[in-house]
Amino acid sequence: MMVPTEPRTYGNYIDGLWAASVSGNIEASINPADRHETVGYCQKSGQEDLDRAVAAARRAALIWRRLSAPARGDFLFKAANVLESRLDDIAETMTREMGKTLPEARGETARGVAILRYYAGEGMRKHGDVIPSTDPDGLMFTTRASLGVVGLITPWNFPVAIPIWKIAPALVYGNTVVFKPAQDTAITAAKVVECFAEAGLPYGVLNLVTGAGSVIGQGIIDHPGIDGISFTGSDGVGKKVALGAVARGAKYQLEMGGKNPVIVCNDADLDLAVDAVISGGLKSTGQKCTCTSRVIVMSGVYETFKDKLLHKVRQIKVGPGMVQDTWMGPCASENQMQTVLSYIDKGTAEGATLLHGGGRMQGEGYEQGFYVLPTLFENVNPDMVIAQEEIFGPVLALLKVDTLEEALNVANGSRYGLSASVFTRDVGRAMTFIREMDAGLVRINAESAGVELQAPFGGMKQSSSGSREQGQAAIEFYTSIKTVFMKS
Ligand SMILES: NC(=O)C1=CN([C@@H]2O[C@H](COP(=O)(O)OP(=O)(O)OC[C@H]3O[C@@H](n4cnc5c(N)ncnc54)[C@H](OP(=O)(O)O)[C@@H]3O)[C@@H](O)[C@H]2O)C=CC1
Ligand SMILES: O=C(O)CCC(=O)C(=O)O
Repeated sequence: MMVPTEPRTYGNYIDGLWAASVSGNIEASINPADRHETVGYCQKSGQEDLDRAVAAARRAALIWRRLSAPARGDFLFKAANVLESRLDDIAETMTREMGKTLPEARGETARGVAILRYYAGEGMRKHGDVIPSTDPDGLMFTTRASLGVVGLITPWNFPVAIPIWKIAPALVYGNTVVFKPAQDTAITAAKVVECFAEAGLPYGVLNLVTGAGSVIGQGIIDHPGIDGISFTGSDGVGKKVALGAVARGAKYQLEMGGKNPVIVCNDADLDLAVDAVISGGLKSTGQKCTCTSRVIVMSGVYETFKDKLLHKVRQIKVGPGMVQDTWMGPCASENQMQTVLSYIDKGTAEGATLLHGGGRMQGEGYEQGFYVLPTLFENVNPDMVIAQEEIFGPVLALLKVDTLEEALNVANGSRYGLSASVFTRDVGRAMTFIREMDAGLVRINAESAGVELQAPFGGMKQSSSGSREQGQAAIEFYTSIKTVFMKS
């Protein structure tokens, strides 16, 4: 049952105040499960709003960075407690605004709480080393300096976890923040920011500006008052962030796409592999950068694996994320649905064989939402568009190979290198996979999707810009090392 709520208008959060944009323009955020439901209204801000946010963040940076790291961490602990107390409301908002099922949205919100607590604790951990000096009277050590003001540009697929895994380390390491969420999930983002406001974060330390990516996102890229930019989203926009940041000497961090392979060896536990492919490929409607999209299966088990997979795919229940027995929700937006459908058309046009799905869900209620059937292709050639480009939808491509070497060649034949899995009972094969697979996350007998918040996260090749997010690795982006030498 949908929970009816009165659509509310959310302001920007600038210098500790919720306010309308200067233009007064607002935009509706709609429910992808039912395009006629408005979840709320958010600001369609302009450059002047961004300038105000940057100015507030710059003023606040002078005070914030002088607080002790444990004191900054205390604010994150408080924000975690507020988020936890609002978990149900925020998760429901996420489901209604972005489409993922309520259990997934609850899980993601709980992960947000855990990330906040992890980085709150980070305020108490060491941030430097003592290094022996050649001068017997000298003391040499490293400390960390914050960047100043960071701009965070986030996507719609993890509207709580991704903003928090950027905001929390940015703050605890002494930066202030200008946060621009995807407009498609701006209401969820505003509710997350409310938790920080309620936690008593000093004015200007965290600022939210909603609006079009081409205006506010681009404005962050170009803004001389922003010292670093962390971005998650598409390839194309990521490259704009990199070019713009380099042009004005700002630090940047990119987390972009994936075309994540799962290799199923002849000795694999096939039931385990099938469950992992279903969960890793189709949960969140395939809208995770770590989602499985290429399933590379050895010929000895190909037919058995395919039959088992098809059997499970046929059982998937698609529907509104708020309905209890729904396993897979709609695509997050009409645009995203059209992108997915166009890739399905390309797959068919290029000669892949459609085994299941291949279009929109039909039937009463479904036409109001952006539902695509879970889709399975076989006879996929590694060069086909559906085997090369990130689809970001519930589409799996089966590729048949004869050897592990061939499987690794196919798996590595992509410009992406985010996440990859192998299913085998053989330690030697697992070791070969760990060594030869070009991906930032490699998994043995586990699904390709999902990351643990305390571990470094990021990809190789064109998936990321090289630095890592999450865990203690986050300190590398959000700070600079200062090497200190002192003598009396
Ligand atoms: N790695 C990942 O996790 C993600 C990958 N993607 C991939 O990207 C594809 C397209 O998704 P889409 O939402 O369009 O991704 P985008 O890259 O357009 O969106 C990501 C963020 O960037 C903002 N943005 C858009 N244009 C600019 C710009 N010119 N300058 C700065 N920021 C900008 C967006 O704002 P706004 O949307 O408000 O305009 C959003 O906040 C997906 O199909 C998928 O393949 C998408 C999301 C996440
Ligand atoms: O798999 C996850 O949990 C994180 C994925 C992610 O970062 C993304 O899709 O952008």
